[in-house]
Amino acid sequence: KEEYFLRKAIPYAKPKFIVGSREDFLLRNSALTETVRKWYNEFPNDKVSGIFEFSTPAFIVRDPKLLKKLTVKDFDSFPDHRMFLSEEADPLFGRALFSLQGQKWRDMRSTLSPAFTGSKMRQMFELVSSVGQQVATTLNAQIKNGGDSSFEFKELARKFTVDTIATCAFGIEVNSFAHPKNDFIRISGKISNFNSFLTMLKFIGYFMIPKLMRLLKVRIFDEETTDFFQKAINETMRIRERDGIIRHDMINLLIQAKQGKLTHEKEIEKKTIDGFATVEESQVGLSTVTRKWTDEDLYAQCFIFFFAGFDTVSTVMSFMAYELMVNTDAQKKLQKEIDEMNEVLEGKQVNYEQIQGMKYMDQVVCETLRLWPPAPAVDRICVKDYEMEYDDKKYLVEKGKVFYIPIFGIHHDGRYFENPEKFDPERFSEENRRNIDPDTYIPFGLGPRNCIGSRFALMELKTIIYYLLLNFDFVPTAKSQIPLKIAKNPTQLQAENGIWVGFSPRK
Ligand code: HEM
Repeated sequence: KEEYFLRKAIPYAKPKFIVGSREDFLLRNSALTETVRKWYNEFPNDKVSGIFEFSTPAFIVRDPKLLKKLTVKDFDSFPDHRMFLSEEADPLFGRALFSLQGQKWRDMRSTLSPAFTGSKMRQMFELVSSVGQQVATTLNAQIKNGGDSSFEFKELARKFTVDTIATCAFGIEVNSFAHPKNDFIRISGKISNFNSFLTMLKFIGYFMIPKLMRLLKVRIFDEETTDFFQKAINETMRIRERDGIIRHDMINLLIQAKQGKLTHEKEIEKKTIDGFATVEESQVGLSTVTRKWTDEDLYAQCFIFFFAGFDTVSTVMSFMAYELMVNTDAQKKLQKEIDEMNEVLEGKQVNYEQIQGMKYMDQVVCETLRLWPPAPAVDRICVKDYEMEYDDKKYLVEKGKVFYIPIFGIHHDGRYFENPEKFDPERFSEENRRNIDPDTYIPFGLGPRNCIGSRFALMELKTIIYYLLLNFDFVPTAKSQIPLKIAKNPTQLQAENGIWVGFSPRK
């Protein structure tokens, strides 16, 4: 099998017996971030290198300019993610935007993209901000009544990201703090646990024998999960349509999409308003669609908003809390900005523009996403034979081959970010951000297949942190692991002992 890269004269990581370059999957001996770092650093002078996923060769593209060419200019050759699960094998995951391929993906992306513009975020802001206020009020009361003031932040963040996505994507107000055993929390625990042995085996199966796995319809998520989403959405849509209820949330947007009424407004979204890390929608997402969607197609999108939305955001939020807890200067500076905003408000609630206008907040969020991108690598699959060309090299990438975008490796490359392991929000100050090459800062991916939810994610991150830091100082506790160690989890970015943060009420 090594012949594959030898013939193309591409350097590659020597494959190990059976597992190739993915022993982390079987032995769980490396964090995903460290695996990506290793792939990225192994051949520092080459733009492209090779790995083996079990016996299948895959490319690691290290060069930001080449990545841009492949994902933007030559998008037609690499439009899709590798499809693990087909629609038949897993109706929720298989039909969701992330998994869709070809024309169906294009149509779904254009259908959904009007739901994620800055103006839609503005409408949805109140839903997010009321979760933020509710969290701060509940925690304040709990701590004042002598309750625990030390929290595992990821677990805490899961509660409010689930609450946010439940209200925004499903139209259901959950309040996981008052009702910690609710169905959304239970299901979120189930679907975020990719690290169980059985799930890992299923993944390995989809790597090694994808056709057989699809034929056997091996599901990653069980039927209870599928039924749960269908029921939740069905019920909400039924009540909405019956009673003519209009609420500014994603269900409402999906009902409009189903009726073909959701279209792009003639508004030009300004990236700067919604945060430096925001990714722009391409022409693919901006085109008009006439395809009619089934209810099942729409359930799957709500599911992916839930799935893509709560774990990524709660991971970033917990790493951000850690960084602020140990970098007290940054925490104080951010609190100063928050306090100043609070004073200007004179008791009124903060709004979307005001949150987005907070400069240091944006710097802190950007730097957390650089240092701790919750998606350390993403893939693209080649859909038609492609001639790869760079420097003086030319070779064929055959249809079906996969390449990786090593986001974590690029973000930690000292050529692009000086002293890359340091948490330093000043990199993103108005003056310094001009020196950042945008092709090297890609927490939300790149090209037409980038993250559709970047605005939503940034709004949520900032709003919740606003309310938390307005009310509390983040302080280390006996359980806090400092410095932080990353768990040897081959699928997700996760802290080894969790992220324990003490909440000290502010005067
Ligand atoms: C900080 C939080 C988040 C990060 C860092 C993140 C990152 C990413 C990345 C890297 C991708 C793949 C992009 C590529 O392949 O180029 C992606 C795709 C996606 N994300 Fe996010 N994401 C976040 C939050 C969200 C939220 C809140 C939602 C929805 C509400 C969301 C929905 C999606 C969807 C649907 C896709 C698939 C898009 C497609 O295939 O067309 N994400 N995200």
